[in-house]
Amino acid sequence: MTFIELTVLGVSLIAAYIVYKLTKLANFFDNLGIPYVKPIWPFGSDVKGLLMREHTTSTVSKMYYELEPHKIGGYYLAVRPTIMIRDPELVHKVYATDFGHFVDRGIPSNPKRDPLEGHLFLLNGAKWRFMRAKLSPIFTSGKLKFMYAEMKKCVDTFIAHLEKTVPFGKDIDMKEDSVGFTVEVISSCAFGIEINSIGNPNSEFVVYANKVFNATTTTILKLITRMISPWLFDLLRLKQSPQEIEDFVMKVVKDSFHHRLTTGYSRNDIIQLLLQLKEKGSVEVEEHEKDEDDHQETMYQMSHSIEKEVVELDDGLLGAQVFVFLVAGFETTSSTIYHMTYLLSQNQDCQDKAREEVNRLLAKHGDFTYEMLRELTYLSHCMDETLRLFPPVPFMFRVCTKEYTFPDGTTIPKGTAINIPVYCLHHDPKYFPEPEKFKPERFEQPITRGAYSPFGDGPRICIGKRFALVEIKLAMARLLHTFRFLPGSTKKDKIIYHIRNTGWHHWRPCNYSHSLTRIASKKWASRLRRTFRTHRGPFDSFSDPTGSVPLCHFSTVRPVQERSIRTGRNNFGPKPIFH
Ligand code: HEM
Repeated sequence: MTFIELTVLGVSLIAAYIVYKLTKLANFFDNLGIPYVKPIWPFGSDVKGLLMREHTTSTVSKMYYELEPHKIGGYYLAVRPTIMIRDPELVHKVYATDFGHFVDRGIPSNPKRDPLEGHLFLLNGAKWRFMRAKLSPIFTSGKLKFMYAEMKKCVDTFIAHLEKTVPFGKDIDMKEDSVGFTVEVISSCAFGIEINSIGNPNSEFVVYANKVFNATTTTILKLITRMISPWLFDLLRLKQSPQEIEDFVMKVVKDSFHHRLTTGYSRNDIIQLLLQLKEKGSVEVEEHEKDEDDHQETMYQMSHSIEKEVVELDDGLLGAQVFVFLVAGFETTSSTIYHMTYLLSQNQDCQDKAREEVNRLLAKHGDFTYEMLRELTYLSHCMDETLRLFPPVPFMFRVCTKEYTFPDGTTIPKGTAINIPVYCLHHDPKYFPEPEKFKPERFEQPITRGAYSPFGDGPRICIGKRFALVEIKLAMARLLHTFRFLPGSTKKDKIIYHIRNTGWHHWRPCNYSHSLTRIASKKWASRLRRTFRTHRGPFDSFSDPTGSVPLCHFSTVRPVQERSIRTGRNNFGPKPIFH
């Protein structure tokens, strides 16, 4: 055979292989008998979302309604067939009952090349089990009580900052201030260091933390390459995390370890627990610290049953865990505080009721104690309702790790991607009548299992759930006690969701021109503005298929000092409120 003939044969074989693969992919759902949303090759069914022409949550929500009334339906995420689970009962199976078939999230990661990707959220299989079992004791309610003292100090500073910087009646950006607060909490509880991020958006930690979520053109291009072709991404030896973020996180972790080891300094924080893990191979849990709820008990058992160390607990791996606590911990909690103040400003009767509860229990306990927080039932419902309307993680991914047969007999092969459309289920009138209304009372009744999961569920449920709930509740109780939230005074003050925010939250409200100037020079801002249009969150008419529910109106939140409460700090009885 001549060289030319060999080349032609080689090219033909590769072309035939590609055609075979594409045909197989194109017929994926037809072969399984699953209804699906038609794709545009190779961009998939959610082409607008992939190309950042629309908020991803909007695209997923549209597909959710397109697939009505099927319990499961398909779509293509770029070229990857993905199954959307639309039925709460099936969602619960995927999360919990049949977890053994859906252990991983299926998000590509390569900790060898990118050490920051070796964290819990991205780890798979045995490595995830090992790490989760080792880390679970970090957030027992016993350990949380110790961290509570640190949280309280941060809330004191937060309130003092607002009192000082918010002139009476002036609109403020609650998102920015909440970020400063939650970054301070997590760095204080994780690293044991005060970083003075409250009221200081230029603090080093805040700047780096924000960089993780504010995607640049390069990071978006890398993400798209990785989604369409993970092998090409690896072949090109690309890295998702910017080097400067990796250097920053690793330096902070190494310095913290070094400081503790050389000075013998000890503190009840996450770094100390990770050091314990590194030195002794496990985190000590006192009998009284164990919790009955969630899946913690299973995790304790798992942590004892795991004898073989499947991963080496080196600084890189531990640094990655600190990184995920920082990243997963600050954005989710700050956006919940922000959205909650927004919703309470729109629903003054709920705000009054929540404040009345806070003041009543404060009078009973004399201080904002850990025990007091547990009794704040109505405030908890307000928090649940906020997380229903604005889940920081609007959809969850899983991958089928073992062939699985649904109750209707449909069998999906190993490797199939799964999407749990949390946001859509939270807004589906079948499970939450009048879904766009803020009604905390709905949580007084049992909720359909599987229809509500802002923290996920099953063994992979958010590990920081308890930490987050305590932090948000404490902050909100203190804020309600001191301030009244009112809608922003100008119509221009709308929450704008930035299409370019990547990561798993997709929910970051930010001032568009602000973030544009951060990612590009002013000269380029208007050009970019034309290219990447702003989007006002996924609140289109699709979230209410009947079209009868009024759409949300956005405005920023204006906390106004309640002078009467301010003048009598130790007099906790209900007080008249002056606007
Ligand atoms: C309002 C606050 C928060 C929300 C709504 C939230 C939500 C979530 C969700 C939905 C998941 C995925 C669960 C699943 O796939 O089933 C998750 C995972 C995770 N979260 Fe959170 N989270 C919050 C706060 C936190 C905090 C404060 C931390 C750490 C201090 C944290 C650390 C993590 C980690 C490490 C994972 C991965 C767990 C694993 O795969 O084993 N989160 N979170």
